[in-house]
Amino acid sequence: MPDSLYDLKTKVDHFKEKLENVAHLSWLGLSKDLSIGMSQPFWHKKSSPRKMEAHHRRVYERFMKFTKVHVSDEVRLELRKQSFDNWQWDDPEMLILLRQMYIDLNLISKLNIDINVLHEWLYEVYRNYNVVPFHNFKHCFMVAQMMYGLTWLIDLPSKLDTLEIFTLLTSAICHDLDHPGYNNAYQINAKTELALRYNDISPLENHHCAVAFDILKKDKWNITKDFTRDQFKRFRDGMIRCILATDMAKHNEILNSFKTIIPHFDFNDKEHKSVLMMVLMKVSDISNEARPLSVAMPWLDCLLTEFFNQLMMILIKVADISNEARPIAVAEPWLECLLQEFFNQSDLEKLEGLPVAPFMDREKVSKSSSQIGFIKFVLLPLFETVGKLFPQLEGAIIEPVRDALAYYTEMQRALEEEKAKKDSLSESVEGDKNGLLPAKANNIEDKEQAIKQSINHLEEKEQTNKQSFLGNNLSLTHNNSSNLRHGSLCKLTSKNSIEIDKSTS
Ligand SMILES: Nc1nc2c(ncn2[C@@H]2O[C@@H]3COP(=O)(O)O[C@H]3[C@H]2O)c(=O)[nH]1
Ligand SMILES: [Zn+2]
Repeated sequence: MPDSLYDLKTKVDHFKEKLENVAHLSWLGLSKDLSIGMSQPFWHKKSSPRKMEAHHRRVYERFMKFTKVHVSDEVRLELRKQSFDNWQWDDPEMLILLRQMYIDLNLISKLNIDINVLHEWLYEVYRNYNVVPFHNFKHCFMVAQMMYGLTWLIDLPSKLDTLEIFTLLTSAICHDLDHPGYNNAYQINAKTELALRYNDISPLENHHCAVAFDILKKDKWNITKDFTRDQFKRFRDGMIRCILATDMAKHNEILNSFKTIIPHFDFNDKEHKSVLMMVLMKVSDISNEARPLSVAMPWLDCLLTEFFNQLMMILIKVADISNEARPIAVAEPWLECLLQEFFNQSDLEKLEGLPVAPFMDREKVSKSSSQIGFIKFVLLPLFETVGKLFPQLEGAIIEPVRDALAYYTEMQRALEEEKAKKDSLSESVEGDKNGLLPAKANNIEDKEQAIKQSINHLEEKEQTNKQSFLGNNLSLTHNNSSNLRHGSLCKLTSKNSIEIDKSTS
């Protein structure tokens, strides 16, 4: 290649790389292109908002490099906590942490998974998450991390078999694959190809699950390739059930059904011998092969299977919407991402003349109003129900959510107070307009002058109010957060502590 051509090519590559590096700015709303993915289906390769290949390659290379280093005990322990801070880790590091979850739960050894296939599969999953504000790879990581933390907290390995634990973790990782950043309501109202394909029935969740199994079709990504036919069937049924359960349209149905089944399964009641016996019989079935129980007592096996199926669905739901159980420094950026995605959708719906949900409308929603309703009516009822079965959840995720509710209630009160002040100031100006100016302002110039003074006064007041509200917010975030929100954020001593222990590298 001639030198001049080579120079030109290098410049173009350099420019391309620069462009890729600022792609994330669209997350912050700094650049907005509503046409992205709209003229063609979003899953079409060319119009997909996925990160570009060069960036992917760099992630792949770093991920592969990290697979040769040892994840320190400090990080492995941190990874089990509900306070885990994803914002400290980049994508290749998160891939390594996902890999570590499979290792530490003994899934690799017990299910005979080829570790190299696991690497390739994880990377392919990563590539199939889109660059959208909320439903992206980091969200997939956080849901998987919460599921992993819960697995240790409620000691799932003593209740579920290995294949079920594998199914739960894998479902969490795959549950939002190829999410376009526009929800089911949009898909249905806009009559997208997804809504048409799935007849308006959970179009997104059906799609996430279909993409997951599409990835598993290829040998090099098939982490289930050594499963028996029965194992694969149980895994597939479980994945479909778990991923479809994340459709919030099914929330009440799933929660109510779970509530009716709970009284029969009390893990805390030591006298509840029948359940303990059933659980013991079930987990003795480590090999995931034919169950002795199903031969001895088929009806009991059915009952138990139904219960554990429902438990798995509830657990993935808990993990999916658990951001508010995290420390504020972790949770608040997630809320901003979610609202950004909501606003992107409602902006587009307004543009296309489609119905707009009030909770997504930037004119109608605030951080506090959004969270108060969500926590009161969705999060707490779900968490408290599961808490009845597993009291360990109280301190770990229920209490933090109650703190979050107090935090947002306080934020809402401050907002309303400011609004009331503003309204009363506006009223005084309105009064003037209605001829209630001081008696001396009886000619036109005097009246104009008085109105101008009132407006100046109002503007000054508004400025002070704005500052005090910002101050309020800041103090809520920085000072009161430790009172209102649970436990301080556990920062790792070294961000890259993946590399802390390189003894085996
Ligand atoms: N308001 C609010 N909604 C949430 C929060 N976390 C999850 N959700 C909603 O719960 C939904 C769960 O399913 P989706 O991922 O489709 O979309 C999610 C959001 O719409 C939260 O912290 N606040
Ligand atoms: Zn999700």
